Amino acid sequence: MNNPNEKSFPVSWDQFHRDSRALAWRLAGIGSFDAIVAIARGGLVPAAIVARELNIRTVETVAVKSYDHQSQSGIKVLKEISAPVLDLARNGAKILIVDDLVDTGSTARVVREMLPGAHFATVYAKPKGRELVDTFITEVSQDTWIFFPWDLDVAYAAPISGGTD
Ligand SMILES: O=P(O)(O)OC[C@H]1O[C@H](OP(=O)(O)OP(=O)(O)O)[C@H](O)[C@@H]1O
Ligand SMILES: O=c1[nH]c(=O)c2nc[nH]c2[nH]1
Ligand SMILES: [Mg+2]
Repeated sequence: MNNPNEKSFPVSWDQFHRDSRALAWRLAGIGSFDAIVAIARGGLVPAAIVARELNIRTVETVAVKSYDHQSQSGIKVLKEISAPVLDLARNGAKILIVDDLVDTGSTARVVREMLPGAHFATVYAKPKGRELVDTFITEVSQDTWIFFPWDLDVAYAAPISGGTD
């Protein structure tokens, strides 16, 4: 957990698309994957971009909730991985798990247990969870809160000097 967060790292749609594409490029260099499991909700957007870039058509979801706003609550699995995709994994298919970020690693730990042989990829990583991720693009410090574009709106920003204009 990292509340209060001292730093903020706002990410635009354009930057998120670029970073997700960079993740796809890195994954393309690692090997091929038969299916993606996106960790909903945050993993849905990068999973769609990676699926498009790597031409992966089988996209499954697992829904995990770990945070209420910026406070970590207990992990809740709201939707399990479907039986056909678990069967694919048992039969040796290469599964790619995608999430937007790893923070404390709680979510990653729970999903990894569901798919022990899968490759785990995130766009961003914080130090506490980094070891649980096989591939990521950008690391930010533990006391940084990442603001994703789907949680942001265009708004007035006060000048750095602290003045009003
Ligand atoms: O490494 P952790 O400490 O577990 O934190 C990372 C998880 O937290 C966020 O999900 P959240 O629970 O907020 O749900 P959401 O994806 O539906 O926004 C984020 O999308 C990751 O899945
Ligand atoms: O939008 C988010 N930004 C974060 O930095 C974070 N960490 C866990 N869950 C998170 N959600
Ligand atoms: Mg999430």
